[in-house]
Amino acid sequence: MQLRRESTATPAKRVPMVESVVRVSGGVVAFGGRPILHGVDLDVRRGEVMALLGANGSGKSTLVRALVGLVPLSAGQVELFGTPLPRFRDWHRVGYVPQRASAAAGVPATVREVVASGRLSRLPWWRPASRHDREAVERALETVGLAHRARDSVAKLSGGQQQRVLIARALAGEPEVLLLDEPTAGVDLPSQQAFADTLRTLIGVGTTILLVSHELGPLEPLIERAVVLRDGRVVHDGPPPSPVGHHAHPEHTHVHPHGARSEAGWFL
Ligand SMILES: Nc1ncnc2c1ncn2[C@@H]1O[C@H](COP(=O)(O)OP(=O)(O)OP(=O)(O)O)[C@@H](O)[C@H]1O
Repeated sequence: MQLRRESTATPAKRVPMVESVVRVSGGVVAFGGRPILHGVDLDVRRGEVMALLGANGSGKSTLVRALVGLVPLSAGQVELFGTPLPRFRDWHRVGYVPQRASAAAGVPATVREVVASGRLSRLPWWRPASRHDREAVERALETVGLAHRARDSVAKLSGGQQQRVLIARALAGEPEVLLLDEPTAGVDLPSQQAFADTLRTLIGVGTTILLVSHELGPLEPLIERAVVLRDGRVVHDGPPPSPVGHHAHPEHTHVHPHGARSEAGWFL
């Protein structure tokens, strides 16, 4: 009988694979020949909670829009879940909430109807909504604290609540990554707090978050990584820089005519 010999060699050390969820390499965007992003490199990995910060006009929204294919790159490339953007089809894995959008937009829809529309990316036309689809919609409504308003017309809701409807719409698709463009801009402090609770829930279930913001306010404790853009270039990538003086105040307005200055003073 032949005995099987156990290997005494030390097994190779396991290096955890950190999956890239959103990656842009050498990303250049120009509008009408005017460069807005100058060779941006960014890699957001699974489970990361990242804030994209910077002054007005530094290119934050442009970058996020480029990441979801709404703005074409004139050089460089974007990959989502390791697939180059032109070949990416799994849009149900990506939730995007644009900046300053209204959930009402003149459409006489209820809160639940708007949120349910976020499920469409998961529903091929031949399949009717299943129980799981309906549960995902209800869960999304609960996550943003609007289950009790589900039957109301979205037009009746405040700006902050409409923003939450749009977040719920993105959540209804059960995305693995959520890109949020200034979700708390112009939103009062209690709503910012409510949004922070929503974010905490999403982080708890492992959702990767990329959040555009100019001031973190109540979101700050949740952010592990901050990338700061200035004039279309990454000038900081690491722990969130500390806010300075009154700029840290959540009610402080965003417009700074004196422009960006030192790295520490990215709010300026
Ligand atoms: N579609 C467009 N056509 C032409 N210029 C544009 C377009 N979109 C953005 N820009 C310009 O690109 C620059 C960057 O704008 P962007 O909205 O990305 O900045 P931002 O950092 O998100 O600013 P804010 O904090 O004010 O939203 C600005 O100068 C803006 O005017």
